[in-house]
Amino acid sequence: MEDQEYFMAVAFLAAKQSPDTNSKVGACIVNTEKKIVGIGYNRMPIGCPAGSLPWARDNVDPLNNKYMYVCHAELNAIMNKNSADVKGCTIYVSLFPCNECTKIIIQSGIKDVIYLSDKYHNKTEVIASKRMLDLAGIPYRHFRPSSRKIVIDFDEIEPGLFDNPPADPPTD
Ligand SMILES: O=c1ccn([C@H]2C[C@H](O)[C@@H](COP(=O)(O)O)O2)c(=O)[nH]1
Ligand SMILES: [Zn+2]
Repeated sequence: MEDQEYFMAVAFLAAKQSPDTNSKVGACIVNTEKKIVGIGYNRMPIGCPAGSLPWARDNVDPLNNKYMYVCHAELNAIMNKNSADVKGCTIYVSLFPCNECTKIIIQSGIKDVIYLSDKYHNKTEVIASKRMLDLAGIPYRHFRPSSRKIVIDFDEIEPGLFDNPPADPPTD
């Protein structure tokens, strides 16, 4: 697997964890040594119990929509970083970053954005993102995967493991 495909696949794997049923978004930050330094997906803030905040999109009252509350994948990836900072890093994102994420990306020193979906390219948030990235001299590149699917096969490393699971160790 190519490096870019691997890092985008990590972003997509993270996205699968998102509780958002409409748009699951993942982000993976990679440093210049090709090491992953942060991963995130869109979710409600830590400590807010599941179900306590709305996942609606178009309620007339904005307080009843998810947008007021959800922490975006890019924000979480940066907050989850396991390095001192993310200066000079590349961020792989499953969806083009919104304007708020773009501000954080720029301010954190990330130098490259690689995205897959640009489904909201007509939205003002994304148009503003591109404007800021252009001004800041941060390139954004569309990633085209070489295949539609990457299969994770838990049986691959030790074929048959799931057919004959090892016995549990004695408890005494
Ligand atoms: O930069 C972004 C933009 C959006 N997200 C998240 C926020 C929401 O959970 C979804 C978008 O929901 P829609 O139902 O598609 O409007 O995506 C993000 O993580 N990063
Ligand atoms: Zn965002």
